Amino acid sequence: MPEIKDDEKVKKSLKNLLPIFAFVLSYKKMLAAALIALLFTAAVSLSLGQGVRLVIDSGFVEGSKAQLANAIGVIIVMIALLAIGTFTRFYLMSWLGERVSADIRKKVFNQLVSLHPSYFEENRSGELMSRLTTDTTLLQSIIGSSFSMALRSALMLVGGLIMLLVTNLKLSLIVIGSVPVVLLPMMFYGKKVRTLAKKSQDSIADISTYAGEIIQNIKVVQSYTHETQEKAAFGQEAENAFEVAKKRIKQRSVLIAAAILLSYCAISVMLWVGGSDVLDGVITAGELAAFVFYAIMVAMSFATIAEVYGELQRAAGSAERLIDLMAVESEIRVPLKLATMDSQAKEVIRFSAVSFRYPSRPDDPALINIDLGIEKGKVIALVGPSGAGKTTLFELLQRFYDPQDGEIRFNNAPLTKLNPTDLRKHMGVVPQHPILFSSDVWHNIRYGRPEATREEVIAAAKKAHAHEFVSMLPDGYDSFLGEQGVRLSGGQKQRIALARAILKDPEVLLLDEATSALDAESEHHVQAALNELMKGRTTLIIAHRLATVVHADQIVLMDKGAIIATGNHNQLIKESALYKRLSELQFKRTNEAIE
Ligand SMILES: Nc1ncnc2c1ncn2[C@@H]1O[C@H](COP(=O)(O)OP(=O)(O)OP(=O)(O)O)[C@@H](O)[C@H]1O
Repeated sequence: MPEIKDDEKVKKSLKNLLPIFAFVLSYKKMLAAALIALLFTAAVSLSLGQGVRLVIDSGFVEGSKAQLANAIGVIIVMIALLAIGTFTRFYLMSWLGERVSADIRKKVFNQLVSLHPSYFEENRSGELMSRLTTDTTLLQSIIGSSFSMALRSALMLVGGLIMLLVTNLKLSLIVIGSVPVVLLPMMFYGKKVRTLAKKSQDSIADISTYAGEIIQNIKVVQSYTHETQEKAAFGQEAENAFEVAKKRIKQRSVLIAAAILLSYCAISVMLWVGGSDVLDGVITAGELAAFVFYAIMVAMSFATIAEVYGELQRAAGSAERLIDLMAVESEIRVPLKLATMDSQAKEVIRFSAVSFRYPSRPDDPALINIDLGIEKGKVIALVGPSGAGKTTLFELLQRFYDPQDGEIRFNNAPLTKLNPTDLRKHMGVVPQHPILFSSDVWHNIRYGRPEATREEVIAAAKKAHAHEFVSMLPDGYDSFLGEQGVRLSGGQKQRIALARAILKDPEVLLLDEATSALDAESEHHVQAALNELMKGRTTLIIAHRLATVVHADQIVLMDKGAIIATGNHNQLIKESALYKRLSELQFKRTNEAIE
């Protein structure tokens, strides 16, 4: 029974390619032209056999040079037609492959950037990247070449078989009888080779993963002086890959030798029988030559289909993964009927009895029964030990997650009744570790408002106290930041992030203060930039510094997901033992500096 199961699986998996053809159908004219070219080249290839017959029968056998020249002329015309047809088919099919894979890539990327963040916690980014690159590339080669190869070979196979039967029935039966003798052992061996090829690919992938990790963490490797161990471990991986490859090339060599031996034996038998018939005058030499031509064509088509079939199966796997990914719906839904925000609302933000558990940790509440109202223009400092839920509060406010209980309102509109994109336009976030993209300063600051003019970018940079150091960079605002670019200090990165937020000019500012100590000058600049940004703006700060806390209108003390006290600094020092302890520990450094 297992074979049947396998068969079912294969049938089912090839079906997965169908949705991909829906993408191809967007280009009906191109597809039709490609198919016409395909039919045309198959027909010309098939009639070449008749050309061969003509050359031999009219040229050689009749001994006429003029006839030979004529026959060769016919062949040249056919070959020219074949070349034109092949050019058209190859160009159009490859064009379709590239076009459709670009469309799929775009669709998958568009889907990815709009998915809810928890999707990315459940799915590793490496895997998603490979869907975007490897899977789409495989589909591109399927549509662009394998599919057309399969179609062409199928046409040639059927056409070739018909021509064989028409040309000579007896010889055809010999050929058809010898096909299983030649192909069965090859298919059996071919399967083994394919399994080993997959193993070989996997071990190469292991090697590159290993090398990638080491290169990425080279400083850790070197500072722990682990070079020797890493070299040995990598060497071992490389040797393993070689061992697998050795087995594979041995099997492949046997396969090639067997293919040559068996197919030439079959051809010899055919030539022997056919040659005898020519000698007996039953068939002409041209017929025999045409026959051999068709026999080779049929064999090659069969081999191509067998090879391409494996590829189609692999592509079906890719298609399934891509279609699954495109079908994922964001858990953060845009409601059909949107609520309208009331810009006059006294409270910009209101949490009412909000409780939340992260989807990946359903038994562990991250926020418990949060009630909090934030009035327009006020500065609210969130403080509390690590893991208290401060960042989670920011995430819910931006509607990266929806709480399981309670309700959050923004300008009096429930968050679940707002389009997250509209909501987020009202907020500016400055994270603790600012994210810079590997692009220039312009792009990085303009991330806050892409349509901003150069003057506006520079004005924002000035307000963020970033202009001075940016102007000193080797290429000024054109300097590349981020992964491959100029290295910026923590304080400088913060100021770029602040400039970005200043440019966005949001209604509400969500600020996660940097915990790492900045030097006095950097601290001064960042603080000045912050003051600029917070001016007259509703601000929520995850506070780590005393200066921030004492200037806040209200301090919200959180612990283990709950709000345990609110008030100003002096009130909380008196009323909350936790706050007193925290301020002694957390703000000690700045405390000492202020005192
Ligand atoms: N994406 C996530 N998935 C599951 N649990 C999470 C996730 N993010 C945070 N948590 C958990 O939720 C709780 C609250 O975390 P949160 O990041 O809000 O704390 P925090 O007060 O901001 O802490 P810190 O000051 O250290 O940043 C913690 O127990 C944390 O482990």
